[in-house]
Amino acid sequence: SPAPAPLEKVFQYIDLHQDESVQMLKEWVAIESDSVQPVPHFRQELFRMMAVAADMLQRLGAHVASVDMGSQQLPDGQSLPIPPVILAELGDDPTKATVCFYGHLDVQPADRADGWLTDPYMLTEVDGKLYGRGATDNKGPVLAWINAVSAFRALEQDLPVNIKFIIEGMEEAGSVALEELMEKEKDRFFSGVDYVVISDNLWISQRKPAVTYGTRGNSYFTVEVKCRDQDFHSGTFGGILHEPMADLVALLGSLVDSSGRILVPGIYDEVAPLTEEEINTYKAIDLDLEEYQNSSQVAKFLFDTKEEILMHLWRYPSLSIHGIEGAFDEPGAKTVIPGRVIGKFSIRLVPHMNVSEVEKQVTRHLEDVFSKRKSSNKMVVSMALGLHPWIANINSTQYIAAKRAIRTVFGTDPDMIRDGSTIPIAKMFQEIVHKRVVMIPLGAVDDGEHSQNEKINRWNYIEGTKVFAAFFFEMAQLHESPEPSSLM
Ligand SMILES: Cn1cncc1C[C@H](NC(=O)CCN)C(=O)O
Ligand SMILES: [Zn+2]
Ligand SMILES: [Zn+2]
Repeated sequence: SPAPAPLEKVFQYIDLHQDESVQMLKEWVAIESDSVQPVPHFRQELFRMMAVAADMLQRLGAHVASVDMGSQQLPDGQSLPIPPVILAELGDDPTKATVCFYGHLDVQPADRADGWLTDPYMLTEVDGKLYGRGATDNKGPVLAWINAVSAFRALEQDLPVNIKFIIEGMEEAGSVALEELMEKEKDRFFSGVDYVVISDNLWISQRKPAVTYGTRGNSYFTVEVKCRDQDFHSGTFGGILHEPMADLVALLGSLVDSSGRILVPGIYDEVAPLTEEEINTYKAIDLDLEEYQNSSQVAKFLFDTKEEILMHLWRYPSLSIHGIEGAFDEPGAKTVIPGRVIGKFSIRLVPHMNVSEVEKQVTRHLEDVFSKRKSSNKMVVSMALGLHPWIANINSTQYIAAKRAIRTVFGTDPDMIRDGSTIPIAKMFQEIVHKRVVMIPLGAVDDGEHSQNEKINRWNYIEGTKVFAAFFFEMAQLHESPEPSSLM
């Protein structure tokens, strides 16, 4: 069915003003709001980013609070200020549903020398693709939401729902200090919220939209092996030491086998059993495995079927080894024995794995492997991040609204997908604030988030803005007369 007349007007407005939306994205991308590299320059840029966004929301007529988040202690003893979190609200009509949008305005590091074809902080359009760091993760989607709201305001049309915003600047660093804020605000800012929308992941296709109902968690470990604080010469000490690197490589080598199976005892015990019905949901997903493999430039994945690939990304845990601090990693043949090394790895968690149980299992396993080596070095295992997995009930109201909005804009039903990466706030909304979350991604599978040449398609950005506008309408309608099945 076609969109109702007021919505048609909003769509027209969004189309007519799309160049302004692209220009705004350009201004936001130009701010180097990198939260990952803990240096003063990027922190200043982050503060500027949050101020620019707060200002824009204020001009939209929202009540805006910038909440001080204190400072971040770094492992080297330094401390850096954390950018404020924006809490904003627009409209407080008690007869309307209240929808809260979460987004983040910090970005991953980006350096032209890493293989960017354009300046990462200068939004550049090539063939309808808008290249720039943060274009899809997450500045584009945040602006799409704001632009959807401002289209209503510009047309002097009543907003169908009350809107709240929570916008942070530390997501890429693991949402530092966010959990405390959620605890503090759960009966204050969040008390009137009915639904939460997050748009911080991607479709699984280049052209077919998606709605996301689950994300994996992550438990991130460091394992330090130390002999002493200084390095050794392998000519004068080689042969008489328990070398830290040899211990560490053995420890890291004990974690996962060549088929991807995690070797930590008990790790699979709590993984939700697979049901027949669930397998059918993977069959329904549009994924061209060959194309996916080619576009990823991977010779062969660990699994051969679409269903297995999706299950291993979405509903099974995985273990990845990320790096070794203190290792010699330069070109050349330096004959060093590192005196102290720190291995880093993480386990993506799925329902119903438990973060603290995983912490115990991993620690026990590493202690066991280490003790068998009878090394005189010191080993310290610690879990740096413990982020919970999240899964939603796809029959609840906000999913019905999202599907209808997508059908209105794209004329097709979305893929119902999960995501292998982690959006830490989703579980916080569910467990701490007791709110129902829906993830409505806007970007295409090839947007390259976190990678060189990140982009969002102009089409995704503009049609995505319309999806949000349509979502306001659908949410308002369902709030008045909910579907029986959606009253969870
Ligand atoms: C920082 N961090 C450490 N462990 C997990 C994370 C979050 C990060 N989140 C994303 O990438 C969102 C993608 N839309 C990730 O999953 O790696
Ligand atoms: Zn993101
Ligand atoms: Zn990201």
